[in-house]
Amino acid sequence: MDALSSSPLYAVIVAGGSGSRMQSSLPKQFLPLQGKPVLMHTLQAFASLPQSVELVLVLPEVQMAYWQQLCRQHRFTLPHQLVAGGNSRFQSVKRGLEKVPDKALVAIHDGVRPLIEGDIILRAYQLAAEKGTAVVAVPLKDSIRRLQADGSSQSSPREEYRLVQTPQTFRAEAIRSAYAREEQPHFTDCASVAEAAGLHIHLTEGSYRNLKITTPEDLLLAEALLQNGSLHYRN
Ligand SMILES: Nc1ccn([C@@H]2O[C@H](COP(=O)(O)OP(=O)(O)OP(=O)(O)O)[C@@H](O)[C@H]2O)c(=O)n1
Ligand SMILES: C[C@](O)(CO)[C@H](O)COP(=O)(O)O
Repeated sequence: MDALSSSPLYAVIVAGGSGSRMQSSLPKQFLPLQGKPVLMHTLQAFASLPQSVELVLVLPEVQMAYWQQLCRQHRFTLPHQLVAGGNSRFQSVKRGLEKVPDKALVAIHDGVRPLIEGDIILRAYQLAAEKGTAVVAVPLKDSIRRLQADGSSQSSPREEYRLVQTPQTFRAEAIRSAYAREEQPHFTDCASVAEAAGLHIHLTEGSYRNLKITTPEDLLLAEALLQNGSLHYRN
């Protein structure tokens, strides 16, 4: 991991959303998973690496005080900088990146992917140090079909596609300038923003455990996976 020692490592954990698809009274990043908020698992994954990572946590502005109360309640003392998010993931990432120095490698990660594994994070930093970009992705398990304008559908070769996860890791200067070029938050991930700025996106192997808690069944699955820490499949 020599390439990593020359750049400070940062992680921007985006958790500024409202979790509408979860349909819970509390945004999903604060919901309990094995007795502690989802977000604490996510931050802990980055803090547990052998390398030191500076953590930037993007939260909804209205929930800053609530988060600080949760930290006291759970005696959660990992150092992290807090940033108020925007009204889209794009805006939240952009705000988080303002706290990252130019020379850093920055991993941008969804706060609601609490099962990310340390070796995947490290591989992504390593690849980004070498190539400038590293996006975690997995092969598709189901067949896929492309929707047609006439309402029918056509099969597509699934081996040509990957499901994109986070972290998505970049040289900070490059990803910040990619975000600065864009006004319209129509991008669903950072790789698309980087690509629009001309960067080539390099993929690195993710894991099926690294699920994004989006709808209620995802939380049940995360609970089950945490109970069985050894259950995972890698290609
Ligand atoms: N304005 C926003 C919207 C999303 N996110 C974060 O981006 C990640 C992925 O977004 P998603 O799963 O879509 O979260 P929500 O926007 O909260 O969920 P939903 O789309 O169901 O409302 C989450 O960690 C979420 O908190 C963010 O930081 N700021
Ligand atoms: C960034 C992401 O998690 C990669 O899969 C995804 O694009 C986020 O999408 P969402 O609709 O904001 O959850």
